[in-house]
Amino acid sequence: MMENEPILPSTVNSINELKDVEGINVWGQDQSILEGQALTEIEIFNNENKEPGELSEEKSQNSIQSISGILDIDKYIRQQEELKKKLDFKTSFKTKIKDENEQFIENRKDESGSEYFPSDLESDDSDYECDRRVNNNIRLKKNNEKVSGTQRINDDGNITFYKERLNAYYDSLMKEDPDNEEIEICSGFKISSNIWDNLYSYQQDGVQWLYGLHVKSSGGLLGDEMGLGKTIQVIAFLYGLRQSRIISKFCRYTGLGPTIIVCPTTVIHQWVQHFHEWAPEFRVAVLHQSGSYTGNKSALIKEIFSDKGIIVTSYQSILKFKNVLLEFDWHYIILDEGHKIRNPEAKVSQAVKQFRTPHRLMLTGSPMQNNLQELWSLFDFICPSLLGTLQIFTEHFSLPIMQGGYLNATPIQEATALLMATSLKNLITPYLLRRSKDEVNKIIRLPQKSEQVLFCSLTDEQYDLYKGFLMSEHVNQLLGKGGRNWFSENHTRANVLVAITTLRKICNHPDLYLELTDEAKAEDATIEKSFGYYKKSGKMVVVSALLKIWKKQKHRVLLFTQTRAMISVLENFLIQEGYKYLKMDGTTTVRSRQGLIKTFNEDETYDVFLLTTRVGGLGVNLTGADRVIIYDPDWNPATDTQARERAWRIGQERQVTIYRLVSAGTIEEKMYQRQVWKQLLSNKILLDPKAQKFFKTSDLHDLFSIQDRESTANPETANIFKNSRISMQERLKEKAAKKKKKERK
Ligand SMILES: Nc1ncnc2c1ncn2[C@@H]1O[C@H](COP(=O)(O)OP(=O)(O)OP(=O)(O)O)[C@@H](O)[C@H]1O
Repeated sequence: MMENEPILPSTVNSINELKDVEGINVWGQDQSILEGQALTEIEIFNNENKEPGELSEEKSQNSIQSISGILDIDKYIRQQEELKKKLDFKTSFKTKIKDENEQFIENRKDESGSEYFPSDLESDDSDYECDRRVNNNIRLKKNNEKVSGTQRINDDGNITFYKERLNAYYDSLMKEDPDNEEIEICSGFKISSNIWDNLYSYQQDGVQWLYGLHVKSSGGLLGDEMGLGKTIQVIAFLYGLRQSRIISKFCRYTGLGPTIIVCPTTVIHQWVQHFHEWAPEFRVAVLHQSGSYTGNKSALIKEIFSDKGIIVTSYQSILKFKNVLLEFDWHYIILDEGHKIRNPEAKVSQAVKQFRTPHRLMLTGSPMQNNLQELWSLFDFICPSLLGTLQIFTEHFSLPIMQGGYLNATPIQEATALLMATSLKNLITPYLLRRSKDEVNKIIRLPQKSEQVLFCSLTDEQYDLYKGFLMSEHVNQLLGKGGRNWFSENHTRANVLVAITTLRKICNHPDLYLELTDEAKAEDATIEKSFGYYKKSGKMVVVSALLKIWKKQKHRVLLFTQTRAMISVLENFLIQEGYKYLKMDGTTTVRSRQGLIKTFNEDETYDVFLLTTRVGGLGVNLTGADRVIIYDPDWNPATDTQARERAWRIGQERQVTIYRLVSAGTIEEKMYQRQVWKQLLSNKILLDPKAQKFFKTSDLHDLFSIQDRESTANPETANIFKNSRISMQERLKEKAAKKKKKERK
């Protein structure tokens, strides 16, 4: 831990300060407390809208997807209907909604049909963004802080480079470490002391577990929490296999045969770097346009295969080179961030399942993200047929588990759910190794982490736009067409998603929604009128105050947002305010990404790293930062969790603070609640089948009262809550009073 580490409360003070200065209300609360709050809100909704028994009947007719996904959207539609009745003014906004819808439908027609499941298009190379007007319109100054020293990492695609690197390594070995020796870990499995002694004890256990799977010729999922060194464990294990020269049961290889590693594009070069550091003898070639090998890729595949080398490639490249790759019998195929194949329908999921390999491994810190079908897809790769066909799995496991999780489940449904969750857990346990940071913290000694959700009020302009959009003809029509079947009708579903995207844009910054006026476009527009001016957005005002304080305190920040449009707005702001920053989004070339990460981690003069959640949030190590802002929530809780874990991982020495920004009372709050719901489902299978019901009954006042903060890490949070105009407790009282009034009538 660094000396004189500034204490957390000062950070939170900045929010109070912000309220005085900027007139924006914001209140924050611990993530864990808010999880309870969000659950209660869902519970209220559930109780208000469903008669006992109604839900389960409905569920038996629906697919898992609709059960897990539809509730809040239905609620949303009903709320808009009510709101529409109450308000009698009509505002017409000149929106290009129709065009946008068509564009949106066009962009999404190849998608998985679910907001949760990744399709082959939803990659880490393209951001979640359908409106690119902003990039053309924004008057963005050039980032004059051009990054120098973003070194490119060479891989071993080029044989001459590999030989030179190997010779240099052997020379250094002789000079630096003559004592390096082979240790026998368990019957026949050997590994050099150089590697073994540098692993943490739980990592050594992990390597032994991987070897156990190898002996049984079975696949497995290494599901350790993010940042605990899954990459390192796999490299150590592969190196051990190579050194042990054991003859494989079901194939002709001795030691380790040719191997494929598939990972998100952003971490391709991180894998190469880790191999070079931990097991330099492997020949590791990148099969991707960012790789060193410039010749014919089929020739490269052939060469690496004969050399028993390792190919590191991306999920897209697997699709691109599938036919050539499938010509060979690989020894191992390893999927990093394997949750990318959670959609069983996606081409990439089907492609990786076609490899004829005796050994398959998967690494992911978020094995289950949204529903049980995803877990099935992952296990269908690592242990085909373990969980039966998808249909059998759905009938025997998913539906009973989901049904038993609702508040109004019957005792029989509850008992069945527990039974099925327990047997599912028992079935998968031998093939799943998952350690949490809490469990191993005694060994790795990570510094403290604090995670807060900051509920920010909208500015008046945002509020009017938001309300106006809800009253617009577009929403009006949507509600007319809406109702229970909206999800099954492609066009209506797309319209609902466009409407939600619009609301999210307004929450992020009103200018993302509004057409640019001529005045704002003009070169000499005043700063207040200019596109993306920070004071027009409640959340940006909060960002501005936080960055000011953190700059003084010498904290360094990862700033994540979902879209490139918002990246542009934030970038403009950083330039105007004179922050030194780096940026990474889907347009950043893959070969420069690792260099940018290295530069940020090593060069403390950079204040902020601006990233899109999907590109910069997966797999990378960004321990140079100790503050994280997640500017807007994703539908999928795992996407935000992945982002948040970039800084709080092995190698971090400072206390880490994470802020998730949520626009209070808006669609973002509903998204956040749904995240919590999904997280509980995941815990139920991965941790404890007896875990509480998804919708927990609790005393509202307990959940929403101000905590005694003295004993907790962040006493200032209570003050923010107390001073806020938006008090959850008040809102609930109001709600209860309204309900009583209605009943009296
Ligand atoms: N035994 C070790 N000694 C030193 N550094 C380590 C060790 N194990 C892991 N690390 C470092 O910890 C960081 C995280 O490791 P790694 O990227 O393998 O984690 P991960 O579990 O794969 O994370 P994610 O799920 O986010 O991809 C890396 O910088 C890695 O070099």
